[in-house]
Formats: sequence, structure tokens, C-alpha cells
Amino acid sequence: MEIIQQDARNIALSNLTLSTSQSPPVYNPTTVPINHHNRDSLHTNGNSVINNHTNNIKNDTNGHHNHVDEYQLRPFRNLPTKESVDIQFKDVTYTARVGFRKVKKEILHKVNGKFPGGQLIAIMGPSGAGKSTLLDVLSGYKKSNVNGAVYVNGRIRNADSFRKMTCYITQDDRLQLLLTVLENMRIAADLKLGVNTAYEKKESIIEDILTALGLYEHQMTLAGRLSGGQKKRLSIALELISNPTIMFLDEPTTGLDSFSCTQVVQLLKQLSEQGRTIICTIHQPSAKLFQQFDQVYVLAQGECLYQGSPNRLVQYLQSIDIPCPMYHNPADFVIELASAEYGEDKIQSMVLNMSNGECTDWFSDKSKVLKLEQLRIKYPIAKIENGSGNFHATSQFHQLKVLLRRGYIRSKRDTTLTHLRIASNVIVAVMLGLLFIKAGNEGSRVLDNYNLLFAILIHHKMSTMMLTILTFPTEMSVLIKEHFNRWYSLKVYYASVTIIELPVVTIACIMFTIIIYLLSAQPMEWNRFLMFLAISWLTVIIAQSLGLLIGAWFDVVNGTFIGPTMTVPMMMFAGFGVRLKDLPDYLKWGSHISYLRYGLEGYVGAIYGNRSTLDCEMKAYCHYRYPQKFLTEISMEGDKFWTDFYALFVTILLLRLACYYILRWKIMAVR
Ligand SMILES: Nc1ncnc2c1ncn2[C@@H]1O[C@H](COP(=O)(O)OP(=O)(O)OP(=O)(O)O)[C@@H](O)[C@H]1O
Repeated sequence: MEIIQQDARNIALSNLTLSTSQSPPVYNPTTVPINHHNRDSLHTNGNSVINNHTNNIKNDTNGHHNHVDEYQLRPFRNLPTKESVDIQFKDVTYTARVGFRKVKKEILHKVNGKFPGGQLIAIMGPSGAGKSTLLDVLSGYKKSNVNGAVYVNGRIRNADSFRKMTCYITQDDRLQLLLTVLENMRIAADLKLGVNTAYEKKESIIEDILTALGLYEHQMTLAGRLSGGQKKRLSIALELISNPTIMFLDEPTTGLDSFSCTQVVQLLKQLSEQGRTIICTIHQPSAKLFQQFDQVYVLAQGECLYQGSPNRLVQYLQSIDIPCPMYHNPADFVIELASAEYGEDKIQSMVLNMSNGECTDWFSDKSKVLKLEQLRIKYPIAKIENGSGNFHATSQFHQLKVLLRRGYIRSKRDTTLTHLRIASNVIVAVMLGLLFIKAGNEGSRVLDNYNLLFAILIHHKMSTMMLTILTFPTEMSVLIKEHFNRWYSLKVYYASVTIIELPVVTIACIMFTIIIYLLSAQPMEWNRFLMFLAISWLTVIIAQSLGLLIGAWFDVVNGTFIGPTMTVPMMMFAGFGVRLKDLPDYLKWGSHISYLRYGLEGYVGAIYGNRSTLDCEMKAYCHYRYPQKFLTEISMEGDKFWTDFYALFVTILLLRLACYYILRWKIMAVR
């Protein structure tokens, strides 16, 4: 199927190049095997889009040109070509702060460069050369600790308007794996295209992009089941929806086989030929891929070794007395040079000859490289400053609706977060219920019941918090990408995360409470049951908020350590092992901040508060016939329910607020 699609795209591309005589041919028709065998195989496949191509070809050979033009498939026909944008940068320096003492480490050393619009540009270099850093700086992803100037069409880059015309595609494909290709595309379209865009228009854009990227046949496949190359193409497809003028891609070919690499690079080439400026980092391209780029920019140790046409690299190396050995892939050779395999002096010599990226002698067409003044004349202000409008394409309310829809689909399919959560709650409730069966009303089993209440509290706390700690860091990476690409605002995202989990945790909590309440035979009074449920629910929400906070702050490994570790002091201050009145004075403050204390006190209040006597049927000696005796012994009062309720509620508000600010800080900190 993949091969057939590739053929179909090739045919589409050759149609495109045949019909636009002024643009340079992308594919040489003689090298694209549009032969009878292909036609037959395409025909037998029954794919209507592909059949259209073959019909076109046949018609073409029969000379019915009008008919051909009418049905000719033009990739991205729904994404109008935009005026290309020229990027230049001067003396760009990036300094990172390394280690505990935040020692400064300069990673980019006053690099310069000129990336004319409408070109496919590769930033190359060995590992650690600074490719990703340069890409991050140019795209505006990295903002702090950057010095130097980035010019867009000859003018100093305005961060906000620049972000409106760009997209950034990360090396790892941060996709919604539980959504199909089509669902991913529809969500992206709903967020990235204005609400005024008609349904048919959105669908046409999606269909167009999927067809051109060879994903049309896979539109019903879950993104998680796509191959590496397909995932990469889907990442590109999602961002193409808003028709960006400039695309930044971090290592789009890493991890792909050579066929998928070629597919991705050919796709990028095609996009650049439609006026987009495509800048990507690439590790070590094959000789064939290397030739596909219009311009390459080679970095070594944060400095520029070469900038210009890939076809002129050999000539350049010759000119500085570092000849590329015969039959050696020039791309490999320049990376070997950049890795200092032939000595540091070669690197220095190349940097000097290139004036660290100032030199433009090795461009294939020097006339395309305009000076900043020329660019400012070519692109008058009115043309580049496109819009003082909203930063996001849609309103916050609309974003929330779309994110809730996405969250709903995911919740339905997410076996861990939804199904497992409900299943684990039911299983634990049954097990605990059977262990403490009929302990709730029995005066001789009050201590057992007290243990049960604490066990319930810890269950709600740990199961909810750990699930969130384990899953949220993955979400974070998607959030960072989508937020940077202006899909939605952080506030809306946060609101959607808060809302979307509520039904599932509430259902799980209600099921747990009903089972445990009945099995352990707690008092059959509605108000006590509702009090019990309320405390359980608030504890679950606190645990979820803590999970979000820790998940936003730390990675999975550190989070799984910190989460349980932070729970221990809260347990200590809950009044369970050590009674509250026995806490040393210097630790008394701990009981005021322990949500587990309020949870336990709330449970005890719900079950034993304002209750005169308990049943005494199981044993002859019934120590706690009068619950007040038990309350006095554990130094709790049975009428503090509302204090506990409000304390838990305020804890939730504070945690949620803290979590939002940590998320915001985290998003800014990575940049
Ligand atoms: N925030 C940072 N703190 C410390 N060091 C950093 C930071 N960002 C980048 N570096 C260092 O800067 C150098 C360049 O990193 P960068 O990721 O840009 O390299 P790269 O050329 O993209 O490498 P690769 O191909 O392996 O991804 C590396 O040595 C890296 O460790």
C-alpha cells in the first residue's frame, strides 16, 4: 500500500511539474516509473484517488488535455501558496547554564546565516554541534540566553507575528496516539482554523493534506499504530493545516529507514517549492538525500563550517585545500571534518573561510541572497505585519470545546486511565470490604474500622496520584509542542485537563464508596453516606492535583520517587499512628497542612460523629459501645466535618493554582 501511495504521489507530482512550466521540475518523469505495470497495480487496488491518477495519465496520453486539467490532482490545492519569507541571522550566541552552579557554557558562537525564502535548508553537523539549539533559536522556541539578531524579511523578528507564520515539528512525534489519523487532523483543524471556516473547507484541506502525504489510506488507523515514517508525516500534516510559511523540523529523518527518509525529504522539498521556507536539522544524510536540499548549513562546535549549495560543497573544499576524496559522499566527508577527524585546524580554517556564516559565495544562485536593506524594500511593512489579531486562531471557549472532545475520545479508549482506574477501584473495594466485613457498626471492631478508614484514604491518595504522575509527563511533551504551535492557550488546556478527568474519577470514587460502604456495613444513613463520599471525592481530587503538580514538575522517574516520599509526612501528621495531641509542639504545624488529617477526621466524623451507641453483637466485651469514648481516645471531635470539608476544598484550590503556575513556569523554562 505504501508503495502504491508513493507511486500515486509521484504521479501527482509529475502532473504538477508538467502543468507548471516555470517551476523547476521536482521529479524527472523519466526517473519516475509511471509504467504499465504500475498503472495496472494501481488499478487493481480499487483506490478511487489513485485510479483518478491513472485515468489522468491515460487521458493525457490520448490527448484529452482539457479533461486532464479538470481532474488533475494538485497536492495542497487547498493550501494557497504564500509569499516566501527570508530569514537571516547575525552574531547569534546561545549560552546555557550548566550544572548545579549554573556555570555559563556558550553553545553557539556568534554564528551568521542567510536562509532565502522558498528553500529547503538543512542544518547539518555531528552530534552536539548545536544544530537543535540553532533551530530552537531561529524558530523562537529558545528565547532566554540568546544574543544576536534574527531578521525576517530584512526586519528584526517580532516574536509574536513570527510565531503566527511558523510551525515547529519536534524530533519525537508528539501525537495523540489514541486518536485516529483523521481524528488527529480534525482536532488540529478545529483548533488551527478559525471557527468561520466551513466544514467542507476543513474537510477538503484535511483530505488534500492526507492524500499528498500518503496518509489518506490510513486515516482510520490509530496514530499509535502508525509506522515511524507515517507518524512523522502525520506530525507534518497536523502543522500543515494552518498553512505555515516557515517550517522548522528537528531531525525529521532520524529513526526512519532510507525509503521513509526519502519520502519525508521529498515531501519537504515539494512544500518548499510552493514558497515555504523549510529549515530542518539532519544528522548525516545519504548522498541522495543531500542533493535534495537547496542549501546546507554545516555546524561544528557551535560555529559555521559551510553555508551554500550542496552541489558546490566539493568545489568549496577544493578551494580551501581540503579536497573531498574521490567516491566519498561529500555529506559524510564534511561531517567527518566537523567531527575533527582530520584535526581541529581544519575546522578553524573552514570557519574562517566562511566568516562563520557571513560568506555567501557558495550559494547556487547568489542573486537570491538579498541584503537586509534590499529585503526591507522588497517586503514593505504592510505586507509582513499581518495582523494584530488574536494570537490563537479560535476563541478560548472553542478551544475548550475541542479539547474536551479530544479528551472524551481518549478517555473512552484509554484502558489505563479509564478502564483500569474503574476496575482497580472495584477490586480494591471488594477486597477491603471483605477484609473488614461488617466492621462499621460493630462496637467491638471500631479499631478495625478505623484502620479501614485510613486504608481507604491511602488507596484514594496513592492510586490516583501515581496514575497521574506516571501519565502526565508524556502529556507535558505534547502540551509543550501544541502550545508553542499556538493550538490553544495554557489556561484552556489546564481547564480541559481539570474537567475531563472529573467524570471518570467521580464514577470510580462512587463505585468504590458504595461497595466498601455496604460490605463493611457502615451506618445506613444517607447523610453519613454522602459525607463519607464527599471526603473520598475531595481526597481523590487532591491526589489528582498533586499528581499533576508532580507530573508537571518532574519526569516519571523522579516523580515516582517524590510522590510517595511526600506522602509519608502527611501520613505522619494525619493522627493515625501518633495521636494529634501527642505530636511534639514543634511538629504541630504539620497536622494543619496534612490533607490526610482532614480526610481521616472527616471520615471519623461521618461514621462516628453524633452517634450515641454502636452494635455489640460479635464479642462479649465491647470496648467502644459509645463512640464518644473512641473519639476521645484518638483525640478527634466528631463534629468537625465541615471544617475538614472546607480545609480539603481550600487544599484543592491551592494545589490547582500551584499546578497551573508550575505548568506555566515549566513551559517557559524549557525555552
Ligand atoms: N540547556 C542546555 N544546558 C546545557 N547544555 C546544553 C543545553 N542545550 C544544549 N546543550 C549542549 O549544547 C551542545 C549542542 O546541543 P544540541 O542539542 O544543539 O546538539 P545537536 O547538534 O542538535 O546534537 P544531536 O544531533 O545529538 O541532537 C551539546 O553539547 C549539548 O549538551
